[in-house]
Amino acid sequence: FTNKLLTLVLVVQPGRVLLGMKKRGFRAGKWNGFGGKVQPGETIEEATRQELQEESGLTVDALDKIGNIKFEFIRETELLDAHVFRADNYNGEPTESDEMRPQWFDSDKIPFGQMWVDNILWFPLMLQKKKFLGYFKFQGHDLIIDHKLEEVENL
Ligand SMILES: CN1CCN(c2cc(NC3CC3)nc(N)n2)CC1
Repeated sequence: FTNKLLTLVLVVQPGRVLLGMKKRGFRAGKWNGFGGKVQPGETIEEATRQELQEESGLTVDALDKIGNIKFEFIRETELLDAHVFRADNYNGEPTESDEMRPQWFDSDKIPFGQMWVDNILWFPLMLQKKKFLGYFKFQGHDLIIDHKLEEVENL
């Protein structure tokens, strides 16, 4: 397997979460946190900050590492290795870009039906500020055929 490093950040305020609607590309039509790939020579945290700024217009002071999720797709040899962060404070105002439309959602009205199906399983941990390790085996983009999810003390 080859490992593809990805970043994902959820900006959280009391009772609400900022999500972005991807406007094009393979993730189009899904709400998700902000993130992207990690370029060579870039740290995971630098990549996360850069993607957040590009996709939402926001910068953040503190990024809390809250999870690591590995995604496997059957019959594919590439493993996605997503490093998940939470930010409880931000600077600026959410701004639509040509890639993403940011929108606040009440924490009890997260649009899971329009998100990657793994989110419904680990969002509760993220909202409770728990740290977690996840593994999801996908068949296509919409069916999880196997998964593991465990809370951990440290990442
Ligand atoms: C830039 N990345 C793209 C992948 N991504 C994913 C993926 C994902 N499921 C995987 C089946 C695809 N689930 C969430 N929540 N995010 C994070 C951001």
